[in-house]
Amino acid sequence: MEIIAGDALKVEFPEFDKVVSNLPYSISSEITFKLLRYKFKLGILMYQYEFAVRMVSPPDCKDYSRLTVDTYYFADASILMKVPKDVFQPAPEVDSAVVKLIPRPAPFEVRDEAFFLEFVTAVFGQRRKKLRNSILNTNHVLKIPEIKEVVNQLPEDLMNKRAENLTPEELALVANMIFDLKSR
Ligand SMILES: C[S@+](CC[C@H](N)C(=O)[O-])C[C@H]1O[C@@H](n2cnc3c(N)ncnc32)[C@H](O)[C@@H]1O
Repeated sequence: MEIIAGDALKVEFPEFDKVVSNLPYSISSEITFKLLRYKFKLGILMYQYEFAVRMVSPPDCKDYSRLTVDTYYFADASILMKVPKDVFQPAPEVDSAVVKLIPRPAPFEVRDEAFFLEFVTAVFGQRRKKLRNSILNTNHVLKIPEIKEVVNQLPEDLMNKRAENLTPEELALVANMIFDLKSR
């Protein structure tokens, strides 16, 4: 067995097909998305409870977020069990949850992965705004030329919804349309 000592955010991981960890919660997000860049079959990972809930939330809920969409893009995630703080001695401040992660290709097409992930970050930064406005307001990040004309060509019904009300599939559809329009 190979033992790797070092900062998990900095070291290169060897090939693995399963990962089991009680993660340091302060770096849950960074470490999860680093892991998801590797090809593995199964992850059993413990997170802070609220973080785990955001990973698996359905649309139209307050917990539906950039984290939900990014997780769903890379993997099937489910909460196996809640781990209340009082099962630990001494009790920590927060509840935990054990999450099962099964990486798989996204169940929808994404024209450009980097653009899709940037788009999701941008529009969830303004999750309470209609998509039309969140796209216009975050164009300093997305840098889409002729943004007003681009937005006018996107589906009206989706532009009038908020990011938090769009499924990952609908977000991918809009990101793909923008990517195609800006690549013309
Ligand atoms: C088991 S504890 C987690 C406990 C609980 N989930 C929490 O976050 O408070 C996590 C372990 O990861 C280690 N750790 C923290 N940051 C790390 C990093 N960047 N790379 C590798 N190990 C790390 C800590 O030293 C600790 O032993």
